[in-house]
Amino acid sequence: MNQPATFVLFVLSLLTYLLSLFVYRLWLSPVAHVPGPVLAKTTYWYEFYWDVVQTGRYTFHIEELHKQYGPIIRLNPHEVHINDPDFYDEVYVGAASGKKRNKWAWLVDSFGIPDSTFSTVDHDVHRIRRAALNPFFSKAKEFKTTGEPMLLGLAFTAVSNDIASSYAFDKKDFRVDASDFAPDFHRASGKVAKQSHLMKQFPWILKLSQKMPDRWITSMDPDLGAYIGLQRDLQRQTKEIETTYNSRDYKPRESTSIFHEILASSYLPESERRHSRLWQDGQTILIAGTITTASTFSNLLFFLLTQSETLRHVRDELSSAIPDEIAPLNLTTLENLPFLTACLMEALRYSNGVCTRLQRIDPDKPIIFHARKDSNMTTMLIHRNPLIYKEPMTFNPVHWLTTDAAGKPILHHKLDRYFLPFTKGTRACLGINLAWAELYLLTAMMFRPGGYGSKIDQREGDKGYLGLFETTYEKDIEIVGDGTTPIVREPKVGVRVLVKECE
Ligand code: HEM
Repeated sequence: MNQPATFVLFVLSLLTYLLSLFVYRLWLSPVAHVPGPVLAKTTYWYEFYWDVVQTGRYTFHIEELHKQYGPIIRLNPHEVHINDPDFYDEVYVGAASGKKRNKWAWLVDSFGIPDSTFSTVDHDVHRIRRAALNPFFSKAKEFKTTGEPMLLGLAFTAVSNDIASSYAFDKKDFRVDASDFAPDFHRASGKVAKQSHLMKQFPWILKLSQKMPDRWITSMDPDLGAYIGLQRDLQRQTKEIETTYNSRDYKPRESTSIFHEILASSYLPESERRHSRLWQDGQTILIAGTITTASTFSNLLFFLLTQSETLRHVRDELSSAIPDEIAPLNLTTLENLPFLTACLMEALRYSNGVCTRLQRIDPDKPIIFHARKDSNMTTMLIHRNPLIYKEPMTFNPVHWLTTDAAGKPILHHKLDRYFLPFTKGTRACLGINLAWAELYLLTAMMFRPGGYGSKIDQREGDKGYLGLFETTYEKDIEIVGDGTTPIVREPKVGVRVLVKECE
């Protein structure tokens, strides 16, 4: 056959394929009956436009699509999204239900850690990997008044990162000790957020970059370079642990980190203890455990410093429960403070640490996605639902409170089933207890007697007071995009405060 004829045949075959795909996706696919825009039903470019070109705006657009098409809609050729808060428990089932839930490789492959517990697609493999990590997460700086703004957004990232990395890697060079809070992790994770949707659409970019030298990637794309740099650093740290563990001088229990324990564990099969998998779990723990907690705390601090009545209430409660300025903080005491707990719940609801749609697939069905069976939901849309939360865009701890017969605030628990920052089921957050503990302890350390107040709330014995510095709701708090974690307009340094002497 001559060349022009071959070309015509190729074009005709391609057109026939595309037309068949269009017809299949629009009319014949198992989810064909689920309403949605034709472009979303037939191509992934619709999602690409809203997620990548519009930098994570699909989540917000999905809200609009639900208004137009109803509670169950098609997001792309395969994915169904449900906007029915009462259906949440059906999708995000726990182990006791006996039902299985796989994740979708389309999303989880976008982080370049396919063998981590977080990115594990298969339900059964996930159970094995998760069981090895579970035991480590079961319940079980002084600020100087220098006149310089304190980069609290970076400080929170530093604290949560230090906690996660000492837990995971027994790391002892702490970011909080650095004068600038060693901001590279904060920046790299901000970049991960911005790029996650692009990597979802084109996972080969990440796979190819992982094989390239650092300076090549950084010169082509500094953001991607920062992410790959982070991955290489984690690979190095994991390798160090493995080398120490395998050395002749290693004394068990000398270093205790999740990975030392995992290497010693007879529970995980040898294949699951390989280096190429372990560092990927290290990344999950570090990223999942850092930016989520830090952004929750930034939100909390912003609202406490802009709502003087709320801060006064928190400080009153803390000073009644722990009047002694130097008494060690007791987590159980803090957990029993209703107003403080309501503030933390509100910060978790408002900050939406993971704000993207989280797919769950029932592997026992032949169809990948099938409306009302294997689907996904977006917690942020539930957390902002005005039918559940009165004035959802207002930070208001009263969402969670009522009063007892004596007029004291108590938690009412009526909205607990719609409180989903850590999602639910077998794939729910592994670090829930750690995150809660960090939030309670950090808040109490900051605002307890002998701590810090605000300009309006200065008390005897305070070390000083905090005032926001060049920090605004629009710039530092408002979620303007979904990059799996929230995207804010100015993520570079986050919330800043001035620490001042009491007046
Ligand atoms: C406010 C803080 C936090 C929030 C809002 C949060 C939220 C979440 C959510 C929603 C998921 C599920 C993601 C999915 O379905 O794909 C998740 C998973 C996970 N989180 Fe958290 N998280 C927080 C803190 C932490 C901390 C402190 C750690 C540990 C240091 C941690 C470790 C993990 C891990 C390892 C997973 C994957 C679990 C699995 O796939 O089995 N998280 N987190």
